[in-house]
Amino acid sequence: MTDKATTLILFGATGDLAARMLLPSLYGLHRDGLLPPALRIVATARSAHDDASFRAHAHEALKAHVPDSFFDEDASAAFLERLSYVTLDATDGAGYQRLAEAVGPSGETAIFLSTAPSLFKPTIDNLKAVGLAGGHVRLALEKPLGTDLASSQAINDAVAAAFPEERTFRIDHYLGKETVQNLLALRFANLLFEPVWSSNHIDHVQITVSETVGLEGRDDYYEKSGALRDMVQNHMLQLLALVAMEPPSHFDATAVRDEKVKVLRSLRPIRAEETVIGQYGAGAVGGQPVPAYAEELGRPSGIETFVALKAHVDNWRWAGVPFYLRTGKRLPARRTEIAIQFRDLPHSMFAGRGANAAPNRLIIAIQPEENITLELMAKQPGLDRGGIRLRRVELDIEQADAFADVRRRIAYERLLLDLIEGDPTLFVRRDEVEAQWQWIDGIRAAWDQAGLTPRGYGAGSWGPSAAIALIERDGRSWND
Ligand SMILES: NC(=O)C1=CN([C@@H]2O[C@H](COP(=O)(O)OP(=O)(O)OC[C@H]3O[C@@H](n4cnc5c(N)ncnc54)[C@H](OP(=O)(O)O)[C@@H]3O)[C@@H](O)[C@H]2O)C=CC1
Ligand SMILES: O=C1O[C@H](COP(=O)(O)O)[C@@H](O)[C@H](O)[C@H]1O
Repeated sequence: MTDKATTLILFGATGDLAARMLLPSLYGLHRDGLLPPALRIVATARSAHDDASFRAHAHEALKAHVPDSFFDEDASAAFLERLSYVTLDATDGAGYQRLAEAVGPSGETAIFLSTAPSLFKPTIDNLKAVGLAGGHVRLALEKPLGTDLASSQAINDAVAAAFPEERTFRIDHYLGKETVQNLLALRFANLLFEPVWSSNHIDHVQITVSETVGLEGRDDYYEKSGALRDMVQNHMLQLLALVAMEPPSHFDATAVRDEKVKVLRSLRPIRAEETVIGQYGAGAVGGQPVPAYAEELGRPSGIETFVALKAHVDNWRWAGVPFYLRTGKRLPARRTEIAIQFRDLPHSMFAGRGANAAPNRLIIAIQPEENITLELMAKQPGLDRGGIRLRRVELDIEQADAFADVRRRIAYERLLLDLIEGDPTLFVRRDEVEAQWQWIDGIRAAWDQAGLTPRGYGAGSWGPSAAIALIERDGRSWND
């Protein structure tokens, strides 16, 4: 851990991410007294603003995106006092001297690049030229960090030329989500789970990230990305790594990331037939008719908006345990969850007495609800002559009830605070991101070789029927 930052420079400060997530998160941290009192935020983009007009813009963003119950004009006014603005084209060295002057003789500085990755290299070169790199500066980068291993390495090389790895903070906003961190607590703050956390007791794992939204106007980005690169390469592989990793010796950046990268490097190269891809057609989501992807885009497309796959972690702990991953847009519900399915009982003493015991299941719901549920078998109350009746009961760790007084935070609050305080534990290290890309590149190469193209699915369905067949031919089913 390094010293707390005294200045945060926010590139892309006029963009969508800044308005919806970053400024509201910084406001939330300010309101809760978590920002260093002296922290100044220097915002920058090409749009012409002075400090006053940018503060007015930020004020509008807060009013639009901070929940009413948490928005407070006094706190907002005090927060806006921290902001200043420098107009600058990231590709043009001319503006950077003004940026350096606005920052002044700073102590620790944190820089957040909320801009397109094509701007990363020129930005970094220009920052370096005016002394805004080096030992007192740390750099956070938004996704996408490349579109394949080679482009990711090029970004990482450009970053490494000015910022050492321990000062590079690659964002995966899923790592800022409360229940994702709670997964670490569940696994490593309890004795109960570790002895059964392996192929000896676990039959399979499912990770689902289903979205109801469609293209959302991100045409250029999504057409170059698709579901595999947009969601599996980063968020879903991080979730998989947290489920599958060995217990780290400490909750610190090196120990946690060392364990995650071992999992990512143990992923077995996948065959095309272990994957299903789809693209949504017209349909209805939440009772509302929605157009097909190609119609939203305005032209035909070969990109996948859905992917389901069966992955394997080739190590001793997980031998023979499939990890089924599925994500897609325009599915029936917004739901992110991890389901750990335990094995059948080796022998049920109740079987001959008319009762069936279903295998235990642990459901880690990340959103929209945040809770962890352990499904157990219990006796159904009553006098069952000559037998016993069993029923499935749920042991709930209801985050919402147990911590009703704790505000649910935007994932970026955790990440921005860690950036400002210099703790990289919840950020993605270079070797992780490159291991992720290497595996994803292998899948795309397998698709190309097999000539795989997306199957159609109706918006509002759970994807192509082949995705159901993918798991059902193994005698299992998706947890819908
Ligand atoms: N929005 C989201 O929910 C998410 C976004 N991301 C990623 O975060 C990054 C930012 O996304 P988002 O905010 O949506 O994008 P926007 O297009 O809304 O904003 C881009 C920002 O970059 C600025 N910018 C563009 N070109 C230049 C330039 N040459 N010099 C200086 N500033 C420039 C823009 O301001 P101006 O035009 O005034 O220069 C604007 O502030 C992207 O890489 C995106 O993929 C990742 C996850 C989610
Ligand atoms: O990174 C991305 O994530 C969002 C989903 O994030 P969530 O926090 O709402 O689950 C996804 O919609 C987007 O396509 C992707 O780029």
